Amino acid sequence: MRAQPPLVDVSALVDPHAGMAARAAAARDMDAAARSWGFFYVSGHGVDARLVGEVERLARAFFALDEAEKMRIPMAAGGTAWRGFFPAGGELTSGRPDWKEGLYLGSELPPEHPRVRDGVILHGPNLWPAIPGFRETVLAYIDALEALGHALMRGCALGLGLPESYFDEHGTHDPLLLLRFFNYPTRPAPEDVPAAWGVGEHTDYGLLTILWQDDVGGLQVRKDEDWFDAPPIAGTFVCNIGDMLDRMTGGRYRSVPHRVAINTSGRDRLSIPLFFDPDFDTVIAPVPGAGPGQDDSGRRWDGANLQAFHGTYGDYVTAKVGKVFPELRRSLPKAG
Ligand SMILES: O=C(O)CCC(=O)C(=O)O
Ligand SMILES: [Fe+2]
Repeated sequence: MRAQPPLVDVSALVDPHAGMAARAAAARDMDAAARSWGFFYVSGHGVDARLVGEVERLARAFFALDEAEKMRIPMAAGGTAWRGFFPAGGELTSGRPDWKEGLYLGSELPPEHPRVRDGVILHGPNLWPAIPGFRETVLAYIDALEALGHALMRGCALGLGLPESYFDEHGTHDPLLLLRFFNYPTRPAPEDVPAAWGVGEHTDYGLLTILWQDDVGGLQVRKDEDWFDAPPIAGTFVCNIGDMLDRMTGGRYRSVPHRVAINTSGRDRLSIPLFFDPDFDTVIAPVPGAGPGQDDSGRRWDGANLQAFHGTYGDYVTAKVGKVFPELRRSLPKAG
């Protein structure tokens, strides 16, 4: 069998009554995976299977709506909050259209929230489809995954030899949470959409991505110079390190390129990533003992030297966002 990212049982990190030895053992497994693959599956995550099942059902119900119905909540209506639906071919990763459709969601912030009032990107209310129970279930899921994200960050801290609460005190106390529903159609792209991938090669921007995927498969992960499948494993999430955790650890934890193949399975593929990212105003700084970090521009998809980045998470993500959605860029406040 070809290699694939390792499976880590994180139950000791999730369970507040687990002993220190068990927590340290789980943290060690995560640490090894984060250094070598930058990707791992998590089991023992404590997220209620019924809640996950409900979210899957609602996501499928949404994508099954007519295109016109889905387009009642287009991303253009979400503005700088970056919420709403985009049709297949509407998102560009690595400069080419992806053959997927998506619904962008996130923490629900009211219009009077100071950051929403100030038009800070990625902050705002969601655009909800008219499907009964959708809002309550999605918000409950975001809460559950936030709790898991905090548990995994405690594991990262332990694995790095830091106090368990390190990240809570350095950027994740009030994390930026974005949730996406993706549907990778099995119908081929029309000739005028030059899609080569479900999602083109990229890395994720933030700290951790916690991905639920159905049983179709198609996610691929780069390790060294090779590509490996990250096939579905029922009852698990796929977790990967984002650019900010790579930067904060001086490259010890790897934000590795990944992509999704065009879906030719005969069934649509559903995936649901939750991005657990630092608070917007967090100045991204190396953790104690991280060392300077090596220039990594040669191995990165975007040719950038991540280890040279100085600024807040907001600075980082603002520069990235406009590249993926050219339309949104026009509505972005000018950076810098
Ligand atoms: O759909 C997937 O399996 C991966 C999606 C992904 O990489 C992303 O949204 O950043
Ligand atoms: Fe990704």
